[in-house]
Amino acid sequence: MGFPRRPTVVVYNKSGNGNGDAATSPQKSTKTVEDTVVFPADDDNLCVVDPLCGGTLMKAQHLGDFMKLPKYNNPMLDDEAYGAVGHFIDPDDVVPQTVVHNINKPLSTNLFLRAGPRAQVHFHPNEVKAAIVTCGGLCPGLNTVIREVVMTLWGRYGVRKILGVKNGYRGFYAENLIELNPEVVDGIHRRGGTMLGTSRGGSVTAKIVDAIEYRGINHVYIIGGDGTQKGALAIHEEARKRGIKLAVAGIPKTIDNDVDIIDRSFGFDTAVEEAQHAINAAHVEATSTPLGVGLVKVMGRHAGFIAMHSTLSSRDVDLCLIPEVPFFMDGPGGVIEYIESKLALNNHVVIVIAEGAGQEQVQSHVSGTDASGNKLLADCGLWLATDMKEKFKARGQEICLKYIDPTYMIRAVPSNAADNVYCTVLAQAAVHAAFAGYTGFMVGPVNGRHAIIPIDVATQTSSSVNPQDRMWARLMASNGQPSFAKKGGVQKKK
Ligand SMILES: Nc1ncnc2c1ncn2[C@@H]1O[C@H](COP(=O)(O)OP(=O)(O)O)[C@@H](O)[C@H]1O
Ligand SMILES: O=P(O)(O)OC[C@H]1O[C@](O)(COP(=O)(O)O)[C@@H](O)[C@@H]1O
Ligand SMILES: [Mg+2]
Repeated sequence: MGFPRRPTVVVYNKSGNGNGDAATSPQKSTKTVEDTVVFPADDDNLCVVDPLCGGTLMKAQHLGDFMKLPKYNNPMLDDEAYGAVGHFIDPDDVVPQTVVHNINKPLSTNLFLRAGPRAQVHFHPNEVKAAIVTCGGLCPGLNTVIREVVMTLWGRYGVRKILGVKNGYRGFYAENLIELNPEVVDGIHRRGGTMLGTSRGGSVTAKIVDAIEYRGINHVYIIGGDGTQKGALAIHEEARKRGIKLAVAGIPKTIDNDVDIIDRSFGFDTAVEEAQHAINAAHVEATSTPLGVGLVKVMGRHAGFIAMHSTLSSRDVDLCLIPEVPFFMDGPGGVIEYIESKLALNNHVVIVIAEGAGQEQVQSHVSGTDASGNKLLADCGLWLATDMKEKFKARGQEICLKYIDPTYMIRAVPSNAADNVYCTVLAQAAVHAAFAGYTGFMVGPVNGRHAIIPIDVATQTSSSVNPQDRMWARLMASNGQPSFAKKGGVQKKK
């Protein structure tokens, strides 16, 4: 069953009647989603609820929500790739957040606007001055996204003023911007890292928006993770307060894959593939010596996705330790006992640990945060290596442990084929949505279809491995590792 076209929508202000009961005072409108123009009483974000198809539409803000906008035909109407075949998106098409439903229960899910080019846009190409910035840690695919944003702005929409912000948020006000065009970005996708540079910290919203205003920038493409997207939201809110016509487009980036709502983040696939080299080496080392232990530490501050997927794809990993699943070392049912049993059986064992795992057990002098406010973590891999060696020695067993830390190697490489395709779709979707007048949004795949997601919705929570989810069960089924549930391991399902 398809969604009906052009539903009547009900627009309401989240603050509702002041009692938090938003749905009791809706302002009815018969306009389509993109035509809807509402001037809210306060600065609270808008949502659109109760479309005919059911569910709750989490509508990204539109510049038309708070200013009068001109309308233009999309320059791509004459484009061979789009116009000729009519690939424009019905502005009322939506993507549901959950696709698995029970036939005995009412259908209830969040809906996001479908990403893609609109026939009508609210920026004239000559008027657009775009800026692109990359923030936070590196991730495979950053250069591909930069290239595709430039190519789409330049080639499909005819924009000629495109600027690159150097070294993250602080580059808006502390560095000269660089001009970007197809020649400058030619071939950059073959290199790892970001041609613009990146940094942590420095997201002083007022200074950034001052610089944006001063330079006459009206599109910003902000490529970064959860922290970056919070910064993008702050920029959007400040621009809105100042009444600036500024489209703030977020493109989610994080090697840890911890951005909520989207299926996965770009570069993750490449990172998992890259981690295989380290795991293979650990396996070769471990199987080439008596009582061989191969230990690999991968990134994953609060989310163990890289460790989980690397383990699942490798099949040589006996034990995967992630931040979301507590474990204990000693006594019956503990890690040491499990490793001992594996060594007795196979004479070798391979372990993958995510950098945020077991932090509460690590004795360390590391404290404080990085420049972005992220908690600094102790090296759990080194701790585990030392702890295991000591404990086996005390039992009269000399294990031969090789510790491999490929941390930066898995994120400093160029993106693989699948990630390159993904980056292309993301970048194009961001440009289409900005031209269509959306702002304060992030683009990304939701159940395989690209959507426009309000940043405030996307940054409410971070994504992490759910040990009750079937993926973790699949891992345990695949390598047979225990749950370490005895001493307060995996929490009981509520
Ligand atoms: N809550 C926040 N509000 C505004 N800016 C933030 C916030 N958290 C992080 N930032 C900024 O976003 C940028 C990247 O954040 P960081 O956490 O390092 O990486 P990531 O975006 O990949 O999570 C930094 O410049 C940082 O100052
Ligand atoms: O040493 P750096 O550059 O701060 O990066 C290390 C951190 O970056 C991460 O890859 C996450 O980076 P982001 O928050 O930028 O996505 C973590 O896994 C890791 O702790
Ligand atoms: Mg982050």
